[in-house]
This record gives sequence, C-alpha cells and structure tokens, in this order.
Amino acid sequence: MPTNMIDDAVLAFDGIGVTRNRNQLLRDVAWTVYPDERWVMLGPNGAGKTTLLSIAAGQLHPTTGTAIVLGEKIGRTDVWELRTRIGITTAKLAERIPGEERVLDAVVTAAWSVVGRWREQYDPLDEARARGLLEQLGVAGLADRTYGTLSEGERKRVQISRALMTDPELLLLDEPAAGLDLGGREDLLKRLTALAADEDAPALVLVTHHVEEIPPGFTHAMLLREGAIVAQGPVERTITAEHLSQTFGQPLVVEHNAGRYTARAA
Ligand SMILES: Nc1ncnc2c1ncn2[C@@H]1O[C@H](COP(=O)(O)OP(=O)(O)OP(=O)(O)O)[C@@H](O)[C@H]1O
Repeated sequence: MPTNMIDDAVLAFDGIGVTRNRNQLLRDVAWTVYPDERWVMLGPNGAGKTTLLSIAAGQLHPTTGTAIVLGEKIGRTDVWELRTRIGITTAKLAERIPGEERVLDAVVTAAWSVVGRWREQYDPLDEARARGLLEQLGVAGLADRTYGTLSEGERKRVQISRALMTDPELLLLDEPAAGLDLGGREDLLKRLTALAADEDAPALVLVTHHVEEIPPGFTHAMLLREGAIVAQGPVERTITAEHLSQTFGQPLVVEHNAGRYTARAA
C-alpha cells in the first residue's frame, strides 16, 4: 500500500498476531480503516473481536505484526496521549459509572478523566457540548437523572455520548445493543444510523454477534472466526450467506432489506 494511504488511515494493521498462554487469539490480521469508514465486526464467541478492538484502542500490544493507530505505532508511542483521541464503550467500562452519578456529570467527566484533571465546576463549553451530545443521542431529557435510574437502552446512549465527549477521531463500540429489548435496540440503531451519516463523526467500529444489529449506512464489515479473518470489505460484498456460514460454522441464509440484514439457519 502507498505510504500516503497509510498516513491517512485511522487504523493500519499488518500481520497482527496475539498469543496468550500458548493460545493464538489472533493470527495474521491485516486491516485498514479510513476516517470516513463505518465498520461492523462480526464473529462467534471467542473469535477475537474484543482482542482486536483492544489493539485498536491502544490497550494491547500485538505479539507479532505492526499496529498503527491514528498514525502512531503501538509499542513506540505514548499510549496515554493516544487514548485521548479514541472513544470507546464496553460493558466493563460502563460498570465503572456510579449509579448515583448525574447523567450530565457522567458525560462531562469523560473529558476530565482522559486528561487527568479534576474540577469542582463545569466549564460552560464542556457542559454545552455534553448536552448537545445527549441531544444527538436522543436522551437530552435525562441529563439531570441519576445514571442508576436509567433503562439499559438509555444507559447505552449515555455511554456513547460520554465516549464522544472528547471529540475522538475513532469511536469503538463493543456490543452496544447487547441486552436491549427490541424497542431499545431499534432506538439505538436509529441513533447509530444518524451518527454513521454524519460526516463530522469519527471513524466507527462496532462489534456485534448479530447481523440484525448492523446500522444502515455502515460501510464495511470484518468477519472473524478463531482469531482469523474470514472476509472483510464493503458491507454488501462481505455480509453474504457464504461468508456468514463460514464465520459461524453452519449453513445460514442472509437477507438484505431496506438497509437491514437478517440471518437464519438454512
Ligand atoms: N489472557 C488470555 N489468555 C488466554 N486466552 C485468552 C486470554 N484473553 C482472551 N482469551 C481467549 O481468546 C479468545 C478470544 O477472546 P475475545 O474476547 O477477543 O473474543 P470475542 O470474539 O470478543 O468473544 P465474545 O463474542 O465472546 O465477546 C477467547 O477464546 C478467550 O477465551
């Protein structure tokens, strides 16, 4: 690949392998993500999705290969500085938000914690930004509630607002629709569809187990099985019956309707 293309890339991974306790969690992963791309990563339990996302988040060094995140080579760079440029939501991070915290505080303090500052009072610009993000995710009315009183779907949207607070160049969403009921999932998908269409939004990578959770407008897909890539590329060419059957290890039928995918056993 020409060097100038790699320079523009948000993620440029080559020959990535991760080994832990003699288990090969990832093998020979090559993956490039550009700023205007919206990726969905799919694969069965244990396929290596979270491991790959951790490298993208600057949280994990690969055992082999080269991982360049936002132009910085993992292993050579100050990851703390790098992490301020990346927004991430995971179930583990969400558990750290105290139930008694006011929703607006949960969003505003994202900016404080990444830069390691502590303040008694809001900067009015921070507060306005947090309120704007809650509005964008359709939960502005919840700003003064405590986080613990929110439904799971509302919490997910607050978590995404929080991850966007620092104006990241890359947003990583690990199973954002997990545990949501049908209405909650559809609400979240609507917001993610709007985010995908927003040209000011960062590059997006969303991990899921279900093709039903691919928001319309997502441009690319990566399919993983047992730590290796089964297929990757533009979403319509990648989310096919053949690729998904191979990824999930059983014959599957895939349908694509009005921008949404469904899959079932053949
Ligand atoms: N420190 C470790 N030592 C050994 N094996 C590990 C370690 N961490 C993760 N694994 C294994 O690596 C594999 C990939 O895990 P990973 O969490 O990346 O998968 P995943 O695709 O995100 O799975 P899920 O969909 O279940 O969240 C799993 O089999 C897991 O048990």
